[in-house]
Amino acid sequence: MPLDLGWVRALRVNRSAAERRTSTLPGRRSVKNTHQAAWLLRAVSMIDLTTLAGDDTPGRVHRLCAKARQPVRADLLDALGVARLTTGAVCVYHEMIAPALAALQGTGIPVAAVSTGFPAGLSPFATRLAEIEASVAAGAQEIDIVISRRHVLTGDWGALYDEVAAFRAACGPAHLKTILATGELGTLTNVARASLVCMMAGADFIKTSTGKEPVNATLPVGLTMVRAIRAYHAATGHRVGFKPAGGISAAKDALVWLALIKEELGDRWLAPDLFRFGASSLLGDIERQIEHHVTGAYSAAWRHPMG
Ligand SMILES: O=C[C@H](O)COP(=O)(O)O
Repeated sequence: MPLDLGWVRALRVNRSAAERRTSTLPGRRSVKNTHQAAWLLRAVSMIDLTTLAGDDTPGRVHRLCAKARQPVRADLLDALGVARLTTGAVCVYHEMIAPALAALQGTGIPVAAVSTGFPAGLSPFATRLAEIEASVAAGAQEIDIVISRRHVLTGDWGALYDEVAAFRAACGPAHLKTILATGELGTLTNVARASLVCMMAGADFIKTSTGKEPVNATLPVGLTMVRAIRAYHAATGHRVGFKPAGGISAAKDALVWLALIKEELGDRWLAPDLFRFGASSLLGDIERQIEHHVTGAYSAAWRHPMG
């Protein structure tokens, strides 16, 4: 849709209200503890299993893809009556697209590539566009771009809109996820406005963080972004996905994020086409907790955070 500056500037977010609302989430029962194993399996199906390190190798990516194909031990899945489970996607740098595609052949698991000079996004604009085009040509079905934080910090919404619209066009058939790097945007009002501008410019997903900022996915930021998604859906009928990313490594935290989505956006968003966790180290803890459920070793202490 065209940029609606009036709508963008009218948005305001009160940080203490957002903090109050999200502080109650860990004690809520939206994701009921009697069904936690099922919720954890669903969380796995929505993970973008990620490796974004300078020392990534094809071998590491192959091992990551083997986990994406079989994220939870077969005997545990059998015990829970689940025939097949994969992660939502694998997320890598451009140079690792080819090994990821080779390792995922025939699985239907998409490859996502971070792009546009990730994580800072400060390379020349033409280079950033060319990077998207190269990753799409190499077979990435999803492109995780980083926005220029300075456009948000200076309130230049037109520049942000034009940038994301150009990235959208360069993606062609690939899905576009826009990383806001919320830890660098200063205020929740900026997070809400940037979310809205990215959606107006054609983002398929809005994503909190690169995982490289000092502050990554937090619940008040998540609340702000999902409420922007809700408002955008109410006004346009268009559903935009949400991807919290960075520092999410505990199964109990994943359940809190699912509770937030369920309460704010509803069940339709709890599916891989509209929700992903960007995470490099969440799967291990989820698998351990599923094992505890199956073997009955699941502790009362662990249950407590979800009430
Ligand atoms: O997009 C995904 C993030 O880079 C993952 O961050 P993480 O390594 O803190 O899980």
